[in-house]
Order: sequence, then structure tokens, then C-alpha cells
Amino acid sequence: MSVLRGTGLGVAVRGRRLIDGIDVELRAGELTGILGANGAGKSTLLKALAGLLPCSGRIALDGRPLHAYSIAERARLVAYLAQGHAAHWPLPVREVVALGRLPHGRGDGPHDDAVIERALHATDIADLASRNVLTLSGGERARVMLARALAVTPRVLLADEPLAALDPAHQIRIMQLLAAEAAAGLAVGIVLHDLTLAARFCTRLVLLGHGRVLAAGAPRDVLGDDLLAAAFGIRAVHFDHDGCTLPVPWQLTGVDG
Ligand SMILES: Nc1ncnc2c1ncn2[C@@H]1O[C@H](COP(=O)(O)OP(=O)(O)OP(=O)(O)O)[C@@H](O)[C@H]1O
Repeated sequence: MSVLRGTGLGVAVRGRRLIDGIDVELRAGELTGILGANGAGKSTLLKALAGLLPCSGRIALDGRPLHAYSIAERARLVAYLAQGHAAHWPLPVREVVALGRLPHGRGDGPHDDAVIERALHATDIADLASRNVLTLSGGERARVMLARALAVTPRVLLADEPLAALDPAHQIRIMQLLAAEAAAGLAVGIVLHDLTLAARFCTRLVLLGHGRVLAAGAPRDVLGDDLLAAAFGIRAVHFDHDGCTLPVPWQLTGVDG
């Protein structure tokens, strides 16, 4: 079931089209990966879907135009995790995660506490709860910001490169977590650059090139040789393991051997 649907989405800045005519849908129960080369328009698309950028076209949340929702309703229904995981205030980690509860009211009731604890544990930062967020490593801070987004308990989670800065164990842990959240009914859309993790964990992929959708569908249909060459200018080696076909980027196109 489509939860968030964008139709004919376009964003232009000073006459340049950053994304153009994009149709995309995020479905309940699915972890959708958004892929594409640097500058392809992934972050622009995610911000547009979150209602954070003026764009042309239509965005519907549960069948109703996104602009028909109040700001407060949108803050409860759509959680957006920005690229870069910047933190600006010297707050304890737990208070940063608790900010995710603010769209629901004061955020300090027993249910809020339970949601915050769950988010802290799910992202493996419970032992950092009292630390000043500004003193954390990049990967630790990335997990705090994801925990804050999870604490919103939204209908839709939009996360821009949530794996950036994470070690391999935490990459797997976070992808397992996002897949489990999706399986429990959340619609999840994430931008990522790791083709292997995308193939392994995402239920659907959207591949962008120059602000347009090159392909969308199941990972094995989107990560074929022709599309990888068109989107990234690479050739991949494909391994089959445990029912997954996993592409490993190998070389640039036009290179022999
Ligand atoms: N405010 C802006 N003004 C002008 N150009 C912009 C603006 N925002 C983004 N762009 C350009 O639009 C294009 C798409 O940017 P976007 O951040 O969406 O790319 P991306 O696919 O997320 O890239 P990356 O993988 O590097 O994060 C880029 O060429 C970028 O330089």
C-alpha cells in the first residue's frame, strides 16, 4: 500500500532542474533504497518528499495532498533524517533523541520514555545516553540522529545516507533495524551508496540519473550491468549468496579485463 507518493516531481534552482518529472512511491512494509551518482538528485528528492523544498508535481500522504496536512501533523507522520548528521547544541544524547517526541506533545510521559529507550537500544547508543552529543564520533552521532527520527514513530521515515560513517557491523545492524521497522508497517525510504547492502536489504530500489528515474523495482532488476553503467559508469561483479544477487563495484566502464 502506497503511503507517500510523488507524481511528476520537479525542483528547479535558478533555471536548472535538479529533479525533473519524478514518480516515486514509498509503501508500507517496504524498505526503498534511493540510489544514484553524486549529484543525481537523491537528497533533493528526499527533501521534496518530506515537504521541505518547494517543488512542482503532487505529493500525497495516505492519499491526501501533503500540503493539506498541518505542520504538526506532518511532523508526527513523516520523519526526515538529513545527510551529515549535524548536531549544534551540547545536549545529552537522551535529550537529543527525546526531541523526536516533541511533535506528540511534551514528550515526557511513560509512553514517550518507552519509545525513547527503544530507540536508544535499537541503534546501540544506550550506553551513550548521558554523553554530550557534540563529543561523539561521527558514527555514534549518526546513530543518535537516526534514534531521534525513530522516536517520532512516524508513518514514513526518510533517511539521507544513514549508513555514512558507520562501521560494517553497525551498517548491518542499522539495515536490519530499518528492514524490521519496514516489515512492521513503516514506509522507509533511504539514500545509500552501498550497492551490496542495497541489494541485500532493500525490498525496492529507485535509481536516479541526472534528476530522473532510470529504473525502479526489485534490486535484481535495478542493479543489472546496463543500468549500473548508465547510472555510475561502472561494471560490477555479481555474487549469488543466500538467495541474493550482490553486486560488487569492480571497475569503471571502458576498462578492459
Ligand atoms: N540550492 C542549490 N542550488 C544550486 N544547485 C543545487 C542546490 N541544491 C542542490 N544543487 C545541485 O543539484 C544537484 C543534485 O543535488 P543533490 O544533493 O540532490 O544530489 P545527491 O544525488 O544527493 O548527491 P550526493 O550523492 O553527492 O549526496 C547537484 O548537482 C547539486 O550541486
